[in-house]
Amino acid sequence: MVHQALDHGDLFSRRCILLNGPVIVGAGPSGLAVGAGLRQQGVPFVIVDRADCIASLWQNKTYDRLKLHLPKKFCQLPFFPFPPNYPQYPAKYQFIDYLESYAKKFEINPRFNESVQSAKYDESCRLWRVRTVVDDCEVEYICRWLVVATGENAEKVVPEFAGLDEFSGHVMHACDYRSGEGFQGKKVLVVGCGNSGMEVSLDLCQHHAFPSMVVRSSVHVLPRETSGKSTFELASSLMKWLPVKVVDKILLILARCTLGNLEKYGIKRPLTGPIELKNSHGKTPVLDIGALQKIKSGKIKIVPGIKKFSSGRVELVNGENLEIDSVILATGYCSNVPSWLKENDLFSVEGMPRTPFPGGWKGKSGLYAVGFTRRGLSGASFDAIRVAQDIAKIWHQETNHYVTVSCDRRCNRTFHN
Ligand SMILES: Cc1cc2nc3c(=O)[nH]c(=O)nc-3n(C[C@H](O)[C@H](O)[C@H](O)COP(=O)(O)OP(=O)(O)OC[C@H]3O[C@@H](n4cnc5c(N)ncnc54)[C@H](O)[C@@H]3O)c2cc1C
Ligand SMILES: NC(=O)C1=CN([C@@H]2O[C@H](COP(=O)(O)OP(=O)(O)OC[C@H]3O[C@@H](n4cnc5c(N)ncnc54)[C@H](OP(=O)(O)O)[C@@H]3O)[C@@H](O)[C@H]2O)C=CC1
Ligand SMILES: O=C(O)C(=O)Cc1c[nH]c2ccccc12
Repeated sequence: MVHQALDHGDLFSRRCILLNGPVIVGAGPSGLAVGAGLRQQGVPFVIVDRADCIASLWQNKTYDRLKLHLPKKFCQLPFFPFPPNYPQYPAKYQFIDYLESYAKKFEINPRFNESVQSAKYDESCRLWRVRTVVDDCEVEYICRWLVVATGENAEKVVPEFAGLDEFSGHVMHACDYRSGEGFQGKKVLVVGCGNSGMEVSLDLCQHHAFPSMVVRSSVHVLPRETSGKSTFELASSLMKWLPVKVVDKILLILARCTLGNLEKYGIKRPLTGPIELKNSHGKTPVLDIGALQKIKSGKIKIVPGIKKFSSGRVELVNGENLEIDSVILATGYCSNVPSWLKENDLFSVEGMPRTPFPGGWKGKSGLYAVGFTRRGLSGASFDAIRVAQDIAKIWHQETNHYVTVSCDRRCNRTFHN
C-alpha cells in the first residue's frame, strides 16, 4: 500500500511516499530478480531506475555484436528459464527480450527516469529515506527495507591521460561504441584489454579498421570453450571438488595447450590465477571469441602503456609513437553506491560489499545488496533469492501489525528533526 502527498506550491514539486515494502534501486537483472522473488511471496515493492528502460546496461551501453560469454544456464534468472530455442550463448537482443518477458511475467513495472540521489537510515523512526529526482519532481520514499541493485558496472571509468585534451581525433568510452561501422580504414587505439577491449578490437578488425590495443599490465586469456565444452562450466564443476588454486592450475595448463604462449605477442599473465583473481579483485579473465587469432596474425597490434597524447598521436611508455585517428577507452566500470548511499558498514568506499561472497548481501537495518558478488548473473540470482526470502519472512511476520501512516508535509517535518 502506498500513501502519498503532493505539494504543488514549490518550483519543484515534492512528494513523500510511505511504502509498506522495500525500495529496490536499479531495474537491471539483479533488481528484476529480487522483484520476481517478492512478487511470488506477495510482498509489495517499488523499483526505481534512472534510465528509461529495464536493463539499461544491456540496452544502452553495449555494442551490437555482444553475446553472453557464459553458457545460458549460468545467466538465467530465478524461476523463469530461457526459452528452449535459445543458443548456448544468447545474443544481446535475446537476453534483453528474455528480461522484458521476465518483467512482464512477474508484473514488474519499474519507475523509470527516476535517479536515486541519496538514501539514509533515519534512526529516529527506524526507516530508510530514499530521495529521488524524476522530471522536475523530488520524491522521498520512506520504507523499512532498501535493496541496492545498481550494479558493479554503474559508471564508466575514464582515466586521465597527459595531453588527451590536445588529441584532435575522436575519443569515446567502450560503453558508447556500437560497431566498427564508420571506422573503416581508421587507426584506432583501444585502451584496455579486458573482454570489452578484446571484443571491440575484434569488431574493428571485422570492419576493416586498424586497431592497436593497450596492454599496460597483464591479463588472463582463456579459450571460451575446449573440445566443445565451456571453460567456465569446466571451472565451475572442478570448483566443487578442488581448491581454487588447483582449478586455476588446470585452467592455465589448458590455456597453454590450446592458445600457446602469449608472452611473445606482448600479453603477460598475472601471477594470481584467473578464478582467484576474479574472486579477489573482480578482474574478469578474457574468454576469447576470436581476438587472439587477430593478435597472432598481427591484425590487432599489442602496445604497452600510454605516456602521453598529442594532436593525432600517442607516445607509449617504450618511447614508440603511433599515429592514430581515434581512441576507444575500454577501461572498465565501477559502482556508484558511495555517491548516494549514506552508509559505511555494508559497503566499502569502492562501493562494493566489505564481506566477500557468499556474505555481503545483507547489512543492518533492512539494507540489502544484490549483484555485487563479482560472479556475474549467477551471483546476482544467488543474492536475489536470499534477499527476497529474507524480506518476505519479516514482512509476513510484521505486516499484520504494520500501522500505515498518512504522509504529508507535516510528517516530513516530524521525520526530519
Ligand atoms: C559488456 C558487459 C557484458 C557482460 N556479460 C556478462 C555475461 O555474459 N554473463 C554474466 O554473468 N555477466 C555479464 N556481465 C556482468 C553484468 O554486470 C551482469 O550481466 C548484469 O548486467 C548485472 O546486473 P545488475 O542488475 O546487477 O546491474 P546492471 O545491469 O548494471 O543494472 C543496474 C541498474 O541500476 C540503475 N542505476 C544505477 N544507479 C542508479 C541510481 N542512482 N538511481 C537509479 N537507478 C540506478 C542502472 O540504470 C541500471 O539499469 C557483463 C557486463 C558488461 C558490462
Ligand atoms: N561478452 C561478454 O559477456 C562481455 C563481458 N564483459 C564484462 O564486463 C565487465 C567489464 O569489462 P571491461 O569493460 O573489459 O573492463 P575491465 O575492468 O575488465 O578491464 C579494464 C581494462 O582497462 C585497463 N585500464 C584501465 N585503466 C587504464 C589506463 N589508465 N591505461 C591503460 N589501461 C587501463 C585495465 O588494465 P589493468 O588490468 O592494467 O588495470 C584493463 O585491461 C567485465 O566483467 C567483463 O567480463 C565485457 C565485455 C564483453
Ligand atoms: O562477465 C562478467 O563480468 C562476469 O562476471 C561473468 C563471470 C563470472 N565469473 C567469471 C569467471 C570467468 C569469466 C567470467 C565470469
